[in-house]
Amino acid sequence: MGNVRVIAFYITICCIAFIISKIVVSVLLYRRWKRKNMVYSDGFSGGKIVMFRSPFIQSLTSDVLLKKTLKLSNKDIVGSGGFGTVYRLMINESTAFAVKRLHRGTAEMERGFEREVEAMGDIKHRNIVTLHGYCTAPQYNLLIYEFMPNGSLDTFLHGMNL
Ligand SMILES: Nc1ncnc2c1ncn2[C@@H]1O[C@H](COP(=O)(O)OP(=O)(O)OP(=O)(O)O)[C@@H](O)[C@H]1O
Repeated sequence: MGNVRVIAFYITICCIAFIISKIVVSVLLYRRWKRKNMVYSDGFSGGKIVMFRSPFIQSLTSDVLLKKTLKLSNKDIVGSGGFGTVYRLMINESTAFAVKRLHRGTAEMERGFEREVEAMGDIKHRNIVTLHGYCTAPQYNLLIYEFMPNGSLDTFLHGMNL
């Protein structure tokens, strides 16, 4: 009988230790995620903007970014590709982003979109345009890139298609 009590005691301790370790890991992962991303809720369109933290992004306020993103119009268009339209988002005289507005897909595609952009946010390479963040709203998805002021490589190599 004594043995059974001891075993029950050890099993209980193990279970409690397991649960506590799970909670600690979850809290640490959540804190790491929060440190990496700045999430702005966009009450107006019912969506959210996630900006990956960097010294450059740090200086932006959520208000400025949200207001300017919502104000994008046809006059800001710089090009379009197979997946959507690209706009120039001017923050101030010296700062601009390229915002790609994507066509909406199914719920599974939306989840895939978020997973993929989180992964792309970790890629830093001088030959790959930096993804600074993304926005998901009921009517659209946006990808927020570093703005390349010298136009597309295709136009540079082959000229304008007239
Ligand atoms: N980061 C950027 N900075 C400045 N302009 C951009 C940027 N990204 C895209 N553009 C402009 O928008 C156009 C369309 O770009 P997009 O990435 O949507 O399509 P693509 O790469 O040309 O083709 P596809 O998406 O069909 O493969 C480009 O040709 C370019 O003129």
